[in-house]
Amino acid sequence: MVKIAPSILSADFANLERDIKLVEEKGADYIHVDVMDGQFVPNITLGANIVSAIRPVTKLPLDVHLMIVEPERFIPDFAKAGSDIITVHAESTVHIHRAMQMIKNEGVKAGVVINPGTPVSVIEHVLPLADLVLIMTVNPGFGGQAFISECLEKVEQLDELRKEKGYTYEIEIDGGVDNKTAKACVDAGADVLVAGSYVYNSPDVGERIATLREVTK
Ligand SMILES: O=C(CO)[C@H](O)[C@H](O)COP(=O)(O)O
Ligand SMILES: [Co+2]
Repeated sequence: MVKIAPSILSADFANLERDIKLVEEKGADYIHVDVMDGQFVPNITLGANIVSAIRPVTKLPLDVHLMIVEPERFIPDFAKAGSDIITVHAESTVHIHRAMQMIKNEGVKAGVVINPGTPVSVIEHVLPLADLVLIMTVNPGFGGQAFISECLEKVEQLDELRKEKGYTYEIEIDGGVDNKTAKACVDAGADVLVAGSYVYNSPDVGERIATLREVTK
């Protein structure tokens, strides 16, 4: 069954505890945390202090998506804050392999992510290190953008590669996931769907999570 990772980017930041507990009760699998620095992407969100603050409010794994320049500078902080998975953009550092080694050395699961314009070949040599590969289906920076379906070809490639080479990473999709796009993601080979605005911009968050499960059955 597909895993659902609601993104708190679309939660009410004045009521983060309430909104995290709500999706946990309604069957979410991960809590997706979008960290933006105003440089790698044109938006600023939150830092390791917020990850520390939300750590005690949920038992769910914290899936921390770093959209920051030179993430190596902050990996120890996000690990100590209680992240379970830390995902770094191949485009954000010239040392993606080192960044992933740093994450693993902290005892945290290491993810690698690529933007819509970046091919799978760029991350080919770090796939043996990856616990998770995240495919962006929007240009990162904001919630509520339209799904870029051409990116699904990369999900198929990653699914093929793990079958061929015996890699163990989960494939996660982030951006524009809703009741209309979720099925194609799972059909392409995705294991985890991030959904921000679709889940949180509704008075019935439980219904949204249930619908994502229903359409991907
Ligand atoms: O990383 C992100 C944006 O950079 C978010 O996780 C993503 O956009 C989720 O929001 P939505 O589901 O509304 O597209
Ligand atoms: Co994200």
